[in-house]
Amino acid sequence: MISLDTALRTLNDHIQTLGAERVPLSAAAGRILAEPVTALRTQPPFAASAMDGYAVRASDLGGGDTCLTTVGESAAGHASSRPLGAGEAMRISTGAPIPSGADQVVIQENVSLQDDRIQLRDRSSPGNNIRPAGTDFRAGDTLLTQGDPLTPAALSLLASAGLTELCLVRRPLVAILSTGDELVEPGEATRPDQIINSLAPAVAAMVQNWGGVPRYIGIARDTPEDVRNKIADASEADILVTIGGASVGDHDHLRTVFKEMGGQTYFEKIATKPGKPTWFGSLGGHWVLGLPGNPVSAMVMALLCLKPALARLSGTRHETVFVTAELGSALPANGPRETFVRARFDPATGLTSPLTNQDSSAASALVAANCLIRRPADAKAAPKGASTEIVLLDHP
Ligand SMILES: Nc1nc2c(c(=O)[nH]1)N[C@H]1C(S)=C(S)[C@@H](COP(=O)(O)OP(=O)(O)OC[C@H]3O[C@@H](n4cnc5c(N)ncnc54)[C@H](O)[C@@H]3O)O[C@H]1N2
Ligand code: MOO
Repeated sequence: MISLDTALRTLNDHIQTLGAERVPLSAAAGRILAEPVTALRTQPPFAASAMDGYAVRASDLGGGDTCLTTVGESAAGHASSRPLGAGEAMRISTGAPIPSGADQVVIQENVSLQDDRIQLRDRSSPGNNIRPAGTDFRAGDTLLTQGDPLTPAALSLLASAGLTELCLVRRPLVAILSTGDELVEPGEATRPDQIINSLAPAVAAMVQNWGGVPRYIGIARDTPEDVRNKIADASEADILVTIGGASVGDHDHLRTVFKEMGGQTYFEKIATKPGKPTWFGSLGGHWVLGLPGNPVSAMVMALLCLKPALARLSGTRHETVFVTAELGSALPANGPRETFVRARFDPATGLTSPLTNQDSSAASALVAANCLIRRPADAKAAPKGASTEIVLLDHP
């Protein structure tokens, strides 16, 4: 068995970033850039007013009352071509181009209007309330680089820089394969000895949230033939995620068939609780991540291993973030596996309390949890109030 750290390093070492594709900016939200992006425009493209008021010449303002003649208007989208002469002021709106000759904007609250003249009391302050051209960025500036995610703010930046199409890393196509004779698809009739395939929708949702394209293959029944056929159905995928059949049961054909088909295994057990039977390999040019069948084990290991694997395929990195919290109740000494305890963190008190049900099949406890406490392998018993590491669960 290897540690989670070693397993994550192995995933990182084997998985390579997928190729690139051109995508319209309008469809790029949440995706990852495959190459740096350079601004095609300067923003703002002209010196612009930051306020509604009057464009003036700073040299006309003496500090006391000043009287200026108003000449025309520069409105947003309607620049004035008239230069501003000495003793003149031009009406201007926020975002409108500063007329030539002007070098200050006086806000309208500080101005009183008298016919075609304005009276104002303002200090001479060249540049006041003016955004010089290129305050945000200039044409040719590198705005974002390879591996950067396209957040809403990043999309706004690139749209203002004149980009309409981007070179993005292809979204990973993730095949999802459930295994086991006991499974029935949601909505289908169940015999008394059957349960519902509840993990396939969970893994598909995670893949979707983490930037992949889920493709559900179905349930491989407990025969070598069906397992072989279903694995073959996933050959187009970048990564195949299998659910169940990871352990040592008599009816678990998955690992044997995978090896017979030429699959290569890079690790086959991780020293974590839950999630010990998690395995990873490759077959015919795509990667295979095997999650255990127990629902909590599968979902916790998807968070800890599949999320970073998808980030790596997408050309970025995901590191699970641990924060320090205080234990709301004592924890016993830990065994030899690094353990992720389902728990509730209370932001009001800063206390994190383990939930009672720690069974790795109990999905209800994972839904009730808002964090996992990380207990290192062989950790000593920890009293209430001891500091501990937690990972917050971002249930969407
Ligand atoms: N003798 C041993 N037995 C077990 C060991 C071991 O080391 N020695 N490991 C245990 C651990 S830890 C886990 S976790 C489980 C995982 O086993 P598998 O990955 O082989 O999963 P299955 O046996 O196929 O199923 C386990 C459990 O999960 C249910 N299941 C499976 N698929 C789904 C699904 N898609 N949706 C919902 N539930 C699912 C399945 O019915 C079983 O109840 O093995 C221990 N055993
Ligand atoms: O490690 Mo298994 O994933 O506890 O039930």
